[in-house]
Amino acid sequence: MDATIAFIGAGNMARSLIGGLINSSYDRQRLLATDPNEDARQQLTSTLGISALADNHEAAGKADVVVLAVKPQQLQAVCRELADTVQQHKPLIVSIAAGIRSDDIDRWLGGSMAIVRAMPNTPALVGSGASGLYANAAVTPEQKELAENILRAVGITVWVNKETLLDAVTAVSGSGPAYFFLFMEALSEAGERLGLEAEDARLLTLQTALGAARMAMESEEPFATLRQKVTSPGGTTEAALKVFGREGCSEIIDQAAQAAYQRAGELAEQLGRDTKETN
Ligand SMILES: NC(=O)C1=CN([C@@H]2O[C@H](COP(=O)(O)OP(=O)(O)OC[C@H]3O[C@@H](n4cnc5c(N)ncnc54)[C@H](OP(=O)(O)O)[C@@H]3O)[C@@H](O)[C@H]2O)C=CC1
Ligand SMILES: O=C(O)[C@@H]1CCC=N1
Repeated sequence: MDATIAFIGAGNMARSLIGGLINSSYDRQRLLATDPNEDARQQLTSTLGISALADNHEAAGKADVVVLAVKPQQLQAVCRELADTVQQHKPLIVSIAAGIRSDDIDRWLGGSMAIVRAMPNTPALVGSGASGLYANAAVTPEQKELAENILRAVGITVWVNKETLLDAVTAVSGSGPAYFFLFMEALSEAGERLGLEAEDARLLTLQTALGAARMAMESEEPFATLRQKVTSPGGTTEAALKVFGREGCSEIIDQAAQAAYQRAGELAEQLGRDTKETN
């Protein structure tokens, strides 16, 4: 039987996970979500057909797995609010918040909690998610399997054995969909400027992104070899790639990933401290 999962916070990422779980035939009756906003709750019930509650305690109290899916800035307050409830029945805690360390979450929840930190991404909605996972010392092998099964229902999973590596996962795959959307946006607009109809430019861009990803996935060749196979000497791709090279495209991507990685560390540093208000 599926575990009962309570999502605390039903924003973009939680809805992607919930939608992906439902698409993978997860029992909807075992999915709960909370959100302070009444419209958001109504939408969850009408579009996803799951129970949406205003009360975090009520949802967490019924759950085998509590997924903390609020923004990092809201996490401390939410954990402190839930501490009494989770200390009573000790559900598995899964935090998807960027940056915030498991030790801080554990302290805010009152201590000795089994915590898996997961870094999913929004393509979970269509079953093509990519998640990094890290378990603290209190997580049992059964709980590890449970967390993995939940995230694997919506895509691929990778365990990391050092917590800071989740910041690298965040920089690559957590934030990564936005980088690819940006690239698709720019390529599609470039196609329009070259005279294509908007809809044609969008379709050609989308299918090219999908085709490149599928081809790379099904191939054993490195990305660089696949790239070289498109690039005829003296041809059109070479002309385009020269511009990428001249403008430092690889360096820009490296700097962007570094910035995401550093930001995760800053969030951990800034928001991991206990605040007076919530003490
Ligand atoms: N978006 C993404 O691609 C990814 C996000 N994440 C992580 O997921 C988490 C959520 O991100 P995202 O979904 O983008 O953010 P959202 O702002 O879309 O979602 C957060 C939700 O939590 C609600 N909320 C606020 N306070 C509470 C509370 N006290 N109790 C219950 N719910 C509350 C918010 O409501 P309201 O808007 O009314 O305040 C909102 O609906 C973050 O920690 C982020 O780091 C991880 C991987 C990828
Ligand atoms: O932008 C963010 O902070 C979150 C974490 C990864 C993707 N979205």
